[in-house]
Amino acid sequence: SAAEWGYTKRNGPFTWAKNYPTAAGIRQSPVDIDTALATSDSSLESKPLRWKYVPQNTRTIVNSGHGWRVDVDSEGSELVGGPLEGTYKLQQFHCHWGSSSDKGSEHTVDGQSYAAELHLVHWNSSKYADCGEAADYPDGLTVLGVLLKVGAKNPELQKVIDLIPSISHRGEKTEVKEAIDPAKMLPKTLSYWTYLGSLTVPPCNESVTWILFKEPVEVSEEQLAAFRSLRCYKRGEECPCDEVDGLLISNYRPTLPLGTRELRECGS
Ligand SMILES: COc1ccc(C[C@H]2SC(=S)NC2=O)c(OC)c1
Ligand SMILES: [Zn+2]
Repeated sequence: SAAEWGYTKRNGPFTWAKNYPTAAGIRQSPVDIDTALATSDSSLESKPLRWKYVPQNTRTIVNSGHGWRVDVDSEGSELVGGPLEGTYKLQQFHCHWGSSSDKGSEHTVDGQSYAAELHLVHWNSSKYADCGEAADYPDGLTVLGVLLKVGAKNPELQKVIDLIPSISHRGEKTEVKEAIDPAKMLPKTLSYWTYLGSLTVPPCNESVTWILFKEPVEVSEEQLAAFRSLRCYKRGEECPCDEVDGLLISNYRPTLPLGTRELRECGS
């Protein structure tokens, strides 16, 4: 498409609603988590969140032009419990970051941004045939969100970083040879906030049950710098975006109003 969506002034989040009307909906993500508004819910406490991943099923890593994404063979994975009805399977995981580590997460907590945010995207395999179909239904998807803050090098994410040089340009992909265990990228304590929202990139489908862990996980400045070395254009083509030589230095959507949606929490 002519002016594909992106994160620059010309094609960024404030222009998306032109081509993707759902982006202007009332159930959009990300949001600011106003911790004072969160209500604790005994039904969440009574059904602990449980997941099972198969590290060997992490297949390929691709430069989508909007960031890196690790695609997973859903078979053998499952996510149940908490706010969820039925079983969800892992489809892919990816990250959002900013041009400097004072910003970059998509959700904010009491107005505070983190350096980045990891998304593990799951689809409702109890009701739908695949992720694409599930994305069209209000209970179709669940995303586990993990806030990333600057600190120690993250060994599991380092396996992704090591592959970034081979997917430097848009459309490039490579096999993930060394199994990456998504479970190892989750925080130790499993307290979370949950609310009904959307995909944070176009077409911004309002089909996501969000589960955002409260405890941030550490990542190093060098690892964040590696994310920003990805390019948003194809090798051999010139850069369409007006980013400094087409580097993907920032790919987070600013927060949208929670509106009348309920924000629930589980755990302290
Ligand atoms: C059709 O199903 C999907 C599922 C996930 C994504 C990834 C998005 S959604 C999110 S949260 N963060 C992202 O980057 C899709 O992107 C078009 C589409
Ligand atoms: Zn995302």
